Amino acid sequence: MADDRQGIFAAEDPFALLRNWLEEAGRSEPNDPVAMALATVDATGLPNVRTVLLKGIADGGLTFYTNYQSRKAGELDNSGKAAVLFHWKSLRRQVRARGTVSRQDPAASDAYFASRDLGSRLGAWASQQSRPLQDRATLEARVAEMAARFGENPPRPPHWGGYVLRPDCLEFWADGANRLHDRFEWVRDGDSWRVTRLNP
Ligand SMILES: Cc1cc2nc3c(=O)[nH]c(=O)nc-3n(C[C@H](O)[C@H](O)[C@H](O)COP(=O)(O)O)c2cc1C
Ligand SMILES: Cc1ncc(COP(=O)(O)O)c(CN)c1O
Repeated sequence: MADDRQGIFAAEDPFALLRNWLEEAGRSEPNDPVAMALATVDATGLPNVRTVLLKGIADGGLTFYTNYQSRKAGELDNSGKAAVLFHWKSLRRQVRARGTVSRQDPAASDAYFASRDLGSRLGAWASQQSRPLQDRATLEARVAEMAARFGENPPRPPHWGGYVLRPDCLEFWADGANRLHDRFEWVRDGDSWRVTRLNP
């Protein structure tokens, strides 16, 4: 098969390629170039999707942070599987990745939590993400309570931390004329990757 994977699709591995595309998106997207739709399934197999921010790419994994008691956390912990999707409208490109997911090593979550601004650290303590909330004032009172309790140095809450998605399949898509888009799928094959061009 002729290898016609060139230009914006050229890379040694899919994570290098994703980094290149994220860098370009960082220059052209008005907001949140690292935002990705995170898809999970519930216990009945019904899908769910919401946006999270990609915070790291390392050792074959994509890292994001959330509340471990949220709806998504229940679905992630239960199934151990997830998919993510980036769509950069400014670039007319899309990347998707799917694979297994697990909680991040606690020390790494501690380090990331410590890098967040104080308001966001207190917010992580205050928010019972995905559970019903009486009103905005109740949330603000909880933030004030946490500020009084922890002052300037809140530790990472036990209910908050990272997940690492380890994709075994990623697809890179770029817009083409007449809907004849370019698509390349990377599938993990032991220690390497098999790349296949797909029809648009
Ligand atoms: C641009 C954007 C980025 C977001 N990033 C995060 C994130 O990194 N972590 C997070 O927990 N929620 C994030 N959210 C909120 C989630 O989309 C979602 O509302 C929340 O996590 C609750 O989801 P769940 O009930 O499925 O657990 C973000 C929302 C938007 C629109
Ligand atoms: C609820 C929530 N938690 C975590 C994050 C992750 O980003 P950050 O650490 O930059 O706040 C976001 C980003 N929008 C968020 O909305």
